[in-house]
Amino acid sequence: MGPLIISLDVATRKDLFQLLDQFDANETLTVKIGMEMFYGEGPQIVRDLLKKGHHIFLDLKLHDIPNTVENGMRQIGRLGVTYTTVHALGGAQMIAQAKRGLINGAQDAGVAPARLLAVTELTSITAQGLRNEQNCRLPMAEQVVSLTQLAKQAGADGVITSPLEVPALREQVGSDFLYVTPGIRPSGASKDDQARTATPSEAAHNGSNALVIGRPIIQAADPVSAYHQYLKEWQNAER
Ligand SMILES: O=C(O)c1cc(=O)[nH]c(=O)n1[C@@H]1O[C@H](COP(=O)(O)O)[C@@H](O)[C@H]1O
Repeated sequence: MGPLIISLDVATRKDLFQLLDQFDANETLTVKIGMEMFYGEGPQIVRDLLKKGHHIFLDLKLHDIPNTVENGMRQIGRLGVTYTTVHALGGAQMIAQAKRGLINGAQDAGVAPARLLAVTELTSITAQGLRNEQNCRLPMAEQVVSLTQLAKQAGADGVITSPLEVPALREQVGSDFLYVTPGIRPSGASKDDQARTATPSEAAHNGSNALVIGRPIIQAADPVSAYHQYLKEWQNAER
């Protein structure tokens, strides 16, 4: 069973440590740093969190021409994070070069290479949006399977997708690939801007390898107890 990744979607270093300092200092966490924090604070925040012993998912969702992505990934690879992201829609060549950049960056710095996760269809995209805005003629699950096959063949280590598609992915793409799932909401909670959601136990049951949870933890009255509640549900779910 993989980690429950806390998405630290806050604006400043001060907000981030105000949140993290509520956790027991001995508790090793896997935390996601996204564009809001990275654009505001830069790579130093990643280095500081690594020094504290946390595992980092640096989620910058690169999507550009292959050469630009490879060079960006070389910089990310030097940081020593555990996971990072590209958009699968950037294509096979872009994904392959992203992977090469990560490996070369890790070699430059003498650290382990990050696992490359390709975002399939964002969990905020509805079936209607896929059809009417992206003009995609495939149903959601087939489109996600197709992008996942592309990502796997191009050398990614896994995908980011909704937990709803994981059963089809395990069946059609295989279980030797990471399925990391955001869009997690406790039953009855607000979906916010998410569309394709599931509870932690549904995600576990569907075969997710790791969960990404942001607002239900960081906006809770007691983020530490919310985290432990979801962690317990994730760990104890029937698989
Ligand atoms: O790549 C991601 O992590 C991601 C992909 C996706 O399809 N959907 C998605 O929600 N995410 C991220 O997962 C986190 C979910 O946050 P909450 O909706 O607050 O739990 C956010 O930081 C998103 O950027």
